[in-house]
Amino acid sequence: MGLSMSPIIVALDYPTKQAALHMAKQLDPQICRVKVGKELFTACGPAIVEALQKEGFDVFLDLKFHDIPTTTAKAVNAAAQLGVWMVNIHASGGQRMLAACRDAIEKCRHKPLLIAVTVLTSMDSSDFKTLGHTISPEEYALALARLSYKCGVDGVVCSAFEATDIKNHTCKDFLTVTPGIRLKENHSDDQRRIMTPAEAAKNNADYLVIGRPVTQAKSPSVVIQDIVRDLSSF
Ligand SMILES: O=c1ccn([C@@H]2O[C@H](COP(=O)(O)O)[C@@H](O)[C@H]2O)c(=O)[nH]1
Repeated sequence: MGLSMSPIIVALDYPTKQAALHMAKQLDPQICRVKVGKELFTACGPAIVEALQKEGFDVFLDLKFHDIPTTTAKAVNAAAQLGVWMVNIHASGGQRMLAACRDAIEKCRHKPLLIAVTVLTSMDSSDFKTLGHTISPEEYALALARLSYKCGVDGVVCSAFEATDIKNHTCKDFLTVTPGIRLKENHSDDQRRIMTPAEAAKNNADYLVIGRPVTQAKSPSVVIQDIVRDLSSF
């Protein structure tokens, strides 16, 4: 079990256990949590989760499960057995899939937070047009968030732009987990719906997922401290 009450989740997007642990050792589990995504988990398996937990970190297992209800619920159950703090699924898997995952977690002894991904923060309205959608990413994110809330999951991954609207249409305790965080001086990279940490906090984001702005910084711990200072005014 980690020690952090912090809203900061650092995305450890690395190809090896060695690289991920090298970064983790520069971070403080009292100040941030960590996220294990598809690259790191595929390369290292459950051992990386265990190693990060041993270092004192709460782990968000960001594998964005998306499959038929039975398969997804079993994957969520397997994630819960790893003792992770948070796990996620795609909300677009639909009502029965969301409910099956919620039921699976309810039966587990250790219950991670179950979070549903709405619309990836790398997508904007032009991406939506190419998919043939006639509504905006923000409208679709809200619709998926309302469905996720109805199905009893703990919160959603969304962009910080949508966080207030989602809380207004669900409830204030429905968690908003927001990637697409960039400092003023950063490139947006492949992200499209971005906000600074302070803007995101102001817009009711509960957790800020931050990868490259921290992991590619000269001094990751200094960047985290600056972000914590910015956030402390809220
Ligand atoms: O909508 C989403 C869902 C997940 N992510 C993940 O968050 C991090 C963001 O990393 P940055 O380097 O800060 O861009 C990354 O692991 C994504 O897989 C997301 O960006 N958007």
